[in-house]
Amino acid sequence: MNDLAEINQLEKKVDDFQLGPIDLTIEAGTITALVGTNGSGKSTLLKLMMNLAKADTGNIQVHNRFVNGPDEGWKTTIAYQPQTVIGWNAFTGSTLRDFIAPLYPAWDENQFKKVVQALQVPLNKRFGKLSQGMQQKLTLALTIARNTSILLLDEPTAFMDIPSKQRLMNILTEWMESGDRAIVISTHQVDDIMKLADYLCVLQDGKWLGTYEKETIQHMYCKYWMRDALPSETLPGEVSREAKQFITNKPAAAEKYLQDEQLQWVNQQTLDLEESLTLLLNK
Ligand SMILES: Nc1ncnc2c1ncn2[C@@H]1O[C@H](COP(=O)(O)OP(=O)(O)OP(=O)(O)O)[C@@H](O)[C@H]1O
Repeated sequence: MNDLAEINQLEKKVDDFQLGPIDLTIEAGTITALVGTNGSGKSTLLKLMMNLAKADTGNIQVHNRFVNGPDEGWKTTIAYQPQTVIGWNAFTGSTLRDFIAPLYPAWDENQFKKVVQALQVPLNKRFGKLSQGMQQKLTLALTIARNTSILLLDEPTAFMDIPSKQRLMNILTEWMESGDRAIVISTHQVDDIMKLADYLCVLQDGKWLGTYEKETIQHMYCKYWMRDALPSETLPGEVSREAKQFITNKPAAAEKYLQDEQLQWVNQQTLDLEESLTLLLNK
């Protein structure tokens, strides 16, 4: 069994916000990016996975245990980095390490030191005195070193400088090398997705649009520049048009249509990931 976590028909209402229903399987050896507009429910989904919020319907299993069930053994198999941590400001990195390490039986001190060194985190400063980016780096070091099989990261690179982002990518790629771990990462950074993600779980205003292989989204839309004027009727798979250009999600069918109608195009290009995600989320 390669499934580390399983989400079934999960729904959660917060005031007038409705998340789901969502189905998601987290397989060993995969990185899943949660992507979506602001307020689309990415952080809420991660909190639900950690049982920090209660689902209204559906369920979540981590290592075959329901996260809201009596057996809490799953908690040592999953590490979560929230967007913000509360209550750490008065403590230095060293003290936080001394609090957290004993809670995780598999704590990897070498890994902790490696992340601290790679991201140049000062352990002797109080958390509250660190910059936002530095706080993020320390939190990451304290999360990754828990040596769990699942990592949940909520926008880990949001405040990080460019070289540190690159170092973090390398750390996470190395962390995945054993093949029996998985990462779920919420991010707005296309670079993170390009470098890390195998799957994209796409959310829009709480609605789950689907979970796609990255390559599928990279090949989802194709743009055509026409020599001739576009016909007035909608082209196969047409998602937008402007003057003599159009974008389709059914390029083969659109090309056949154009050929049948003897309409010529002068150029054609697959949209890049950022453009495709923009279209998908604007639908
Ligand atoms: N504690 C809370 N109380 C009330 N509403 C909340 C709470 N937490 C989240 N929400 C609402 O739930 C919705 C989803 O928020 P969430 O933080 O999960 O989105 P997100 O996709 O992570 O957003 P962002 O990309 O901006 O971080 C929003 O409408 C938000 O206002």
